[in-house]
Amino acid sequence: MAPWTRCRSTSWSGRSRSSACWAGCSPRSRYWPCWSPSRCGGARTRSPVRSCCAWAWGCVPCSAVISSNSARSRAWRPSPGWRAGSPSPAWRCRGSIRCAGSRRVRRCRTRRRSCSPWPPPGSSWCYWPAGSRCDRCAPPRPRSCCVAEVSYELDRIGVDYPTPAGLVTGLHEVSIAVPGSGITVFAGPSGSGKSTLLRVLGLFERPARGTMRFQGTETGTLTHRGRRALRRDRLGLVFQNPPENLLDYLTVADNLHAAAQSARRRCEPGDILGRLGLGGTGSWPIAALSGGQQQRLAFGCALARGSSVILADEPTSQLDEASADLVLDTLRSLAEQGFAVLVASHDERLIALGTRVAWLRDGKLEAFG
Ligand SMILES: Nc1ncnc2c1ncn2[C@@H]1O[C@H](COP(=O)(O)OP(=O)(O)OP(=O)(O)O)[C@@H](O)[C@H]1O
Repeated sequence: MAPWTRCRSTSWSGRSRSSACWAGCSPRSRYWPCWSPSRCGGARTRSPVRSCCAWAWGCVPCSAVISSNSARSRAWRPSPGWRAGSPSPAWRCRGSIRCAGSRRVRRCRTRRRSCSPWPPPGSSWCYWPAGSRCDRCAPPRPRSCCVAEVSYELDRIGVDYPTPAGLVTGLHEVSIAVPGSGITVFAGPSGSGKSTLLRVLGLFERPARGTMRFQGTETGTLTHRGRRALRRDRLGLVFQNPPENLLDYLTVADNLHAAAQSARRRCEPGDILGRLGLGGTGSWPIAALSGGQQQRLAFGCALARGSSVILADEPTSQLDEASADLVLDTLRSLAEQGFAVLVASHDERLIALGTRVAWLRDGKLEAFG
């Protein structure tokens, strides 16, 4: 077994490997599997993390890589004490190019386990050639390929809540087809089921009855993990309370980075902030933004995640009029950019802004148009 040596890389020293590896490393993970001090520094620092992830997921023992067609991997030498074929931390795989030819490595690549969300974008940390397999580093998908004509198709959706007094029906047989662009407002008095419907659309709530298709995918049969993946990759969520949407211990730009990373993407904060009218605030703490600006940034986070559908629950209800105006501008601009924005609200200005309005009452859809 190869000796574990503390990584001496300046960029990584002091960082625990567990923070670098989201695949979940062993307790030994505070130590890099550096098998040669000369390999542990500068540009090579990425390999231990890759090997850490690959090893943690048990992808390929070193022998497979060394016997692969890659000239570079063949040129590598194992550390003293390492035994060929052992799925030990002394893993040698250094990247997809070097591993080309090994089927087992390809399995690893497909699972994308090695694409650590750390460090932040901009530090060229992707192991995969951009655009081939790694979503995170691929250029943003053109809008045309991710905008569906119909984002949601609901057929007789019903939601029940168990309460001490018996079942309360939150939604009664709601059938609706929501287009894949523009602003759709769910309006109605308090208790009419707006938030319940939004939770169903956001894949948080499993309806008791009926079927729902989201961008062509039947959601009723999805596992919890499948629903989460769909939410992560395609949905942006903005809650009522501005601070709930943001991480207040990060700066504005870091919030955008974190949002992009959660969807395994990269983002250009300056670009997004410019589009939201928040240019120049990248280094500000969240507390320095007004409520309206925070809410705008929350929509920016949805943009950073590459979401094609944005769901917002009463985004203006906690804001004063001037701040609410900023949010309305943002919604208008998102709709113009081709996003499907679905909002639950009883704010009359927001209802007036909607491309279409679905009226709910007592959990029933009264009108849509
Ligand atoms: N967790 C829950 N447990 C029990 N009943 C619930 C729950 N959530 C919602 N309901 C009931 O479902 C119905 C619809 O509630 P919902 O919150 O969706 O309405 P809403 O239109 O969003 O109201 P508001 O504008 O006040 O937020 C209400 O009768 C409510 O009492």
